[in-house]
This record gives sequence, C-alpha cells and structure tokens, in this order.
Amino acid sequence: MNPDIVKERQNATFNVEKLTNILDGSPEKTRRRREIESMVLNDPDFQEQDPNFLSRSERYDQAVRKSAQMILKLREFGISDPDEIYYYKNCVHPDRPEPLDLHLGMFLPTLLNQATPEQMDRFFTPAWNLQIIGTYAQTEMGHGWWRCSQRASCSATTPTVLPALTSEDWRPQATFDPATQEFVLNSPTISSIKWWPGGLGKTSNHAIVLAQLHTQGNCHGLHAFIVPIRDMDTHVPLPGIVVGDIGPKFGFSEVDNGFLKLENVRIPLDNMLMKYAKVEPDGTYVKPPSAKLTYGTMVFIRSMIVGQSALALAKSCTIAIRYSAVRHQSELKPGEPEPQILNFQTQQHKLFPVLATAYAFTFVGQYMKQTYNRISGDIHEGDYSGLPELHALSAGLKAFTTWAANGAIEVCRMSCGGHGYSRSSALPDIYVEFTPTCTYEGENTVMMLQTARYLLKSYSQARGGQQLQGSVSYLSRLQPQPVSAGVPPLNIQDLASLVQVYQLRAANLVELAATSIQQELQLRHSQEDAWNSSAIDLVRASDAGLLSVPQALQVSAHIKELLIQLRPNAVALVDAFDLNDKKLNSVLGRYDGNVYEHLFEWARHSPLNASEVPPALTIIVIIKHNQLIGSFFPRSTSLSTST
Ligand SMILES: CCCCCCCC/C=C\CCCCCCCCC/C=C/C(=O)SCCNC(=O)CCNC(=O)[C@H](O)C(C)(C)COP(=O)(O)OP(=O)(O)OC[C@H]1O[C@@H](n2cnc3c(N)ncnc32)[C@H](O)[C@@H]1OP(=O)(O)O
Ligand SMILES: Cc1cc2nc3c(=O)[nH]c(=O)nc-3n(C[C@H](O)[C@H](O)[C@H](O)COP(=O)(O)OP(=O)(O)OC[C@H]3O[C@@H](n4cnc5c(N)ncnc54)[C@H](O)[C@@H]3O)c2cc1C
Repeated sequence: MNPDIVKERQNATFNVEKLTNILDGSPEKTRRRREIESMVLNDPDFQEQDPNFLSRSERYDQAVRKSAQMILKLREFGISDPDEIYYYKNCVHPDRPEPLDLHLGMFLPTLLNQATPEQMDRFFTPAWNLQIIGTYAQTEMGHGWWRCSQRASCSATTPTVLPALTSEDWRPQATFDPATQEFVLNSPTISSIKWWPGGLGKTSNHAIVLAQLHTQGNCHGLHAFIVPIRDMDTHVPLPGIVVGDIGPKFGFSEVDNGFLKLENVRIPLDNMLMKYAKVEPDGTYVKPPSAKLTYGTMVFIRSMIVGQSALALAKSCTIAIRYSAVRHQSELKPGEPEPQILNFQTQQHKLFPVLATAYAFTFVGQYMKQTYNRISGDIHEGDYSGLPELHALSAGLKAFTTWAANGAIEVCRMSCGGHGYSRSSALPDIYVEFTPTCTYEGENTVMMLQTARYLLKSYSQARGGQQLQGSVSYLSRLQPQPVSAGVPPLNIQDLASLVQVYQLRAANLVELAATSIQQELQLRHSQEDAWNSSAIDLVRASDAGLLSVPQALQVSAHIKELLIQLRPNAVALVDAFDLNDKKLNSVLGRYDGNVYEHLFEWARHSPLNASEVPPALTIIVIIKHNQLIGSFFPRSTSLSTST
C-alpha cells in the first residue's frame, strides 16, 4: 500500500462503511451489491483480455461471449430483479456498453409497457430466455426525432396522399393490408433507413421498429411494430431486410450499432404493440388513451441515465483524487519535499466540486428512479396525470446531469496530467462511453426545450391563479422580481436560503422566456416562430444561480474555506463509493495507490512490445543499410547515410 494513501485514510474523520451504506440505501443493500460483484469478478468465465489491446472485431466477439455467459449465469443464480440485473451487467462489462444493452434496456421494457398479454407470451418469454434478441429502432439516417403534427406527411387526421410531399418528407411506413391481415413495412427513402440502433448490426434477430401507421387511407403517426429481422435458426437476414453495422464510432466499440432498410416486409397484424393503440381486423384504428404512451421507454432510460451520470462522476473523481494523493510535484517551499498534488488549491478547486456533484447526482438519481417508479405505477393503473411532470423532469435532468458530467469527466482526466491521457487511467474510456448520453435518448437541447415547454405551461397556469403542486410549486409561491428590485438576501451557510435563491432565479428565467415569446409573437405572429426565436431563453429557463457581486465574492471565499475543510476527507469520500479495482479498471485509481509499478507493467503488455523489432521496421533497417536507395530514389536525391 502506498504510504501517502494509507495516511489519507488514517486522517479521515468519518466511518467510510456507514457512508457506503447510505449511498447504497442500507447495509443489506451494500452486502447484496458486494455479493453480486464477487459472483462476477471471481468467475473465470468472465475473465477477459484487456480491450485496450484488441481490435474492434475482437472486442465485439469478446463482449458477445461474455454477454452470453451473463444470461446463462443470471438464469442459474435466479437473478431477475431489474436493479440486480443492471448491477450484474455493469460488473461483467465495466464501463462499457455491450451488444445486449438494447435488448435488456429497451426491447424488454418496451414489451413490458406496450405489449398485450398475448404478445407478452409470444415475445417477452422467448426474449427473456434469449431465443429472441431484440433492439429498439427509432432513429433514422435523416431524422433523430419526429414531429408528426407539423409534418404534411403525417397527422392523425390527414389522408396519406398529399400533394406537397417531397420524398425527403417520407419516413418508414407500416401500411395495413386487410386482405392478408398484415402490415407492409417500407423504408421509402435513403434518409428513412433506420440508423444507430444498438445490437441491430449483427446481434439481434428482432427489432421494435417505430414507423408511421397507415390504415384505411389515413396516417395515424408513430407506432411500434415487432419486426423479425433474422432467421431464428440460421441468423441470416430475412427477405426484404437489409441490415448491417454502421462502422467504427468515437467509442461504443463493443456495440454493433446498425442500419435497417425495409423492403416490402410483411408482418402479422398482431405484431403491432397494441396495449394502448389498436388496429381492428377491418383496418379501423382505435386511439390510445394518450398518444404520449409510445414514448414511455425513452422516459424509463432517461430516468436511468441520471444515475449513470452519478456513476461516471464517482468513477472519474475516484481515479483523479486517489492519483492526486500519491502524485508529488514541484516544491512549494525551497528545500522541502514535493507536496502531493492534492494539496494545491487549484487541484482541489478542480476536483472537489466534481466530488460534491457525484454525491448530489447520486441522490438525484435515486429521487428520479423513485419518481419514475411511482408515476409509472400510476400509469399502469390508468392514471396518466403524472406523465407530463415525469416527462419534463426526466428530460430536463437527463440533459442537465449528462452535460455537467460530460464536462467534469474531462476535468478529472486533465487533472491527472499526461497519465490521464493514457488509456491505462480509464478516463479516456469513461469519457467516450459516457459522452453520447448527451445525444441519445433525445439530444440535450431538444430535451431542455421539452422541459421548457412544461415550465411555460405551468407558469401560465400559476399566473392564472392555479396552485401548482410538485416540482413546479415554486412558480405559484414566488413572484418573479424585476431586475430593479435588486438581489434577494442570501445566507450562504444555509441550504434553505440557497434553495430559495435558486427557485427565485428559476421563476425569473421562466418569466423572461415567457415575455420573450410574447414579444416575438407580436413581431412574428406565429407561435412556432416565436418559440424558435426565444429558444435560448427557453433552454436557460430549464437550467437554473441570482447573486450580486458582493454575494458572489462571499461565495468564492466560502468555497476556499470548504476546500480546506474537505481536504482531509477527500480520499475517504471517494472510497465510500466502494468501486472495486477490477470494476474501476484504472491504473491511476488503484485502491492501494501503487501507481507507477503498475503503469510500467501495463505498458509492457502493449502489442507493440510483442517483439523488440516490429516487422514493419525491417524496411527502415534495410534503408539504413542503404540496400534500397538505388531502386527507391534517383541517384541525385539519394540519402546520405553514415553507414
Ligand atoms: C424485466 C425487464 C428487465 C429489464 C432489465 C433492465 C436492466 C437494465 C439492463 C441494462 C440496461 C442497459 C442500459 C441501456 C442503455 C441504453 C443505451 C441507449 C441507446 C440509445 C437509444 C436511443 O437513443 S433510442 C432513440 C431515442 N430517441 C429520442 O429520444 C428522440 C427524441 N425525440 C422525442 O422524444 C420526440 O420526438 C420529441 C419529444 C422531441 C418531439 O415529439 P413531438 O411529438 O413532436 O413533441 P411535441 O409536439 O413537442 O410534444 C407533444 C406532446 O407530447 C409530450 N411529450 C413528448 N415526449 C414525451 C414523453 N417522452 N413522455 C410524455 N410526454 C411526452 C410533450 O410534452 C407534448 O405535450 P403537450 O405540451 O402537448 O401536453
Ligand atoms: C452511441 C449512440 C447510440 C444510439 N443508439 C440508438 C438506438 O439504440 N436506437 C435508436 O433509435 N437511436 C439510437 N441513437 C440515435 C440517437 O437517439 C439520436 O442520435 C438522437 O436522438 C439525436 O438525434 P439526431 O442524431 O438526429 O440529432 P439532430 O436532431 O440532428 O441534432 C443535431 C443538432 O440539431 C439541434 N436540434 C435538432 N432539433 C432541434 C430543435 N427542435 N430545436 C433546437 N435545436 C435542435 C440539436 O440540438 C443538435 O445540436 C444512438 C445514438 C448514439 C450516438
């Protein structure tokens, strides 16, 4: 054990285990988490080659092998609780998305939320047993999101054939054919090819495809269909299915994100997910109780991503803080030993806010999950009243937490200097695997605008005298103040006072956005143009701080004081996240702090070190010996060598 890190732990002023229990929810939950962890980390079937030294195809193959083992073991150990599955999976594939993510995270949950009992028997049971492997295909090459109501090509009441259509307006279509009781699915244009779904490229044999439903000559907007895409025995693509991998990406190397072109693919009537919307055998369309229920799986994953932001931050600051405790640089005072870099105020100012955010997001993630479970329980009982708030909260928190975490991971990487740039630190991987959360499941700006939409509606209800409940109740309680009213009183030591200032700022920003829309409406006369011209204010309204210059200075001074208070407990606070070394997979973030010897050991495994003279270098050796000069270069430009 590195002596610096030992001293850090001796100096801590609280019981780390108790804090771990609080983070987990209870001592029993900590025990069970560790039990699952050891099932995976001590299982030889999950041993792997360091993916840093593998090609993409090798990484995919290794991940598929581990995922298959994972499904067998989950069954063997009878693990079926979604939280436990999620935890087990995260130990099997630490930090890395894998080919079955979409199957587990979106295919199964969409069936649970939108399938009829008969469809559950036909699809969910075989999917649970991994006979059916599914993905969720919404995004297309030309469109990541849909606004059917604004499009000439589709609305619940417009006929299918409209004069003003251009081919680029077309999206994947599912047209009901009553003669055969089938839907005929087509991707009419290049831009309508499904693009991005995880596991689609090679792994899945089924996809939930989001397509426009056409029946009896009318288009009814976006609906979900279960489409078999590969033969269940041979895994070969079925007729009419053009499918494959979209190629290498920034990260996600283990995942076969794919494309899917549908060419007159026929599926039975009862392959449309019909828990809510229905098509009768004669083609009659039965509306769902709420059109928004189609978006349910996205709300589930967005809620989950809030917790993933916390985990990415916990990992990043564990690595950076432990490393900063063992790394020494630059004499502070001449003649004295070099200090731990964690003693530099600037280093603390980089890392301690990340640490605090990791804790805050952990609790926000738990709150988001409880809210999701509560409101989705109501929805299953037929009460849809909480859906707008759940959507606004999950969309806004997904965007806010992923943006914040995305920036903070990079702060942690840079705070480790050069070694942070090495893949041995794990920080580059954490970044590339995390950063697409800002884009997928709804691009963050678009999500903030969804939250703003809800805030503005709530604002106008509050101004109309309604007493609002839940997360927007502050809009009823607080009267937005004009700038001339000055800044509110603030006690920076008092959490309640800080919350009040945040709420006031939020109310002011919502009012600012509403005023902007009103002004733009007078200028532009169209609600949509006024909305777009106020979009910057709207995004700010979803991301609410209202301080005077002296108050801001007071906050700065207080932050410096807090850095000093936090310093003795920094290592213990990251230890409390209880991230096992094998899961963390970082040379810099090792629990024992023995960084340098392991860094050296890790580098020696680089494939480039497999031979002292890599084969490609023989050409240089030959050139050096002047044997090729005559044939490679004209005499007049021949290289001068000393040999
Ligand atoms: C037993 C089960 C076992 C489970 C085990 C689980 C264990 C877990 C194991 C593993 C997990 C692995 C982790 C998984 C990793 C996942 C990787 C993810 C990979 C990525 C996937 C994707 O990206 S899928 C594609 C996602 N795409 C999007 O998100 C597109 C975003 N676009 C949209 O959401 C909509 O198009 C948009 C809302 C932007 C616009 O739609 P439009 O209809 O035009 O909207 P608008 O007119 O603005 O609003 C209409 C109306 O509807 C309301 N609304 C919009 N969205 C929602 C919603 N989601 N919910 C509720 N309501 C919504 C909106 O507010 C408007 O309301 P009103 O104002 O009119 O009242
Ligand atoms: C790693 C990864 C995995 C994915 N997995 C899946 C999957 O499994 N299944 C699936 O269906 N999809 C998947 N996706 C696709 C993902 O859901 C989309 O990329 C995402 O929804 C964003 O859509 P887009 O790419 O069309 O971006 P665009 O909407 O084209 O965004 C581009 C820019 O335009 C801006 N913009 C767009 N609309 C507006 C607006 N109304 N107002 C203001 N600004 C706007 C955005 O803010 C952004 O800056 C995945 C993507 C990635 C990167």
